[in-house]
Amino acid sequence: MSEQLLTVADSLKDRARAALGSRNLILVGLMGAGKSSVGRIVASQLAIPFIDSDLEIERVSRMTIAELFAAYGEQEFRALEARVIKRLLKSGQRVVSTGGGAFINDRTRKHIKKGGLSVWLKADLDVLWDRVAKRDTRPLLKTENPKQTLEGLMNARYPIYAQADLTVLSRDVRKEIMADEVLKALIEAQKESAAS
Ligand SMILES: Nc1ncnc2c1ncn2[C@@H]1O[C@H](COP(=O)(O)OP(=O)(O)OP(=O)(O)O)[C@@H](O)[C@H]1O
Ligand SMILES: O=C(O)C1=C[C@@H](O)[C@@H](O)[C@H](O)C1
Ligand SMILES: [Mg+2]
Repeated sequence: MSEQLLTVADSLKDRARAALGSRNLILVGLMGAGKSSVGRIVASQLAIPFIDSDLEIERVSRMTIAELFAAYGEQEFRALEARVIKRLLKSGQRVVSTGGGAFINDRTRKHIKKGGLSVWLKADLDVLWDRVAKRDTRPLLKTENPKQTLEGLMNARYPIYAQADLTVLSRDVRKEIMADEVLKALIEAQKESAAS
């Protein structure tokens, strides 16, 4: 990388870091939007610890998400998810990638709104489907027509994800590019709030 390009990359990280300040950054959006994979890169760029709420739930319960759904049902899973996310948002600055349904739950959404800056990774159906079709670990998609189920979830959930502080379009580009777009969105949002 040329020296000039290195400087541009550094300044993007530094400016995004400054725009975020001491707040948590919380990624929300549907399954396959890239919250976990892009969130991890964003955290490393910002030099802030990363945590994935699905993995944290699996760690504390010593069960997989699929096992939790099967043993206790979705409602219990949501209650546990709300508790875990509330705690994560109070344990020092973090980049938190949430599970796809977290922001849809009223209680969890309140914790997220209060606990930091939320970013919706918004993707269209074909992008999501291409990604989730590769693994069958998602209990909500164990239906006869999972693509149709995913579309139903999009229709029901998109108006709620739209309440996130920022929206970034999750496109079919490399994860590193998506991470840069999240950093750019942080900088833009700060510019807009400074101008208003
Ligand atoms: N920009 C991208 N380009 C290519 N593949 C991607 C991109 N973002 C994510 N993926 C791939 O898509 C799959 C789903 O991504 P990821 O697990 O990050 O989604 P998620 O939003 O965390 O989903 P969930 O809500 O189920 O946890 C993974 O296999 C990941 O490697
Ligand atoms: O969209 C959802 O409701 C979910 C998404 C995953 O991240 C997991 O949290 C779980 O499979 C539920
Ligand atoms: Mg994830």
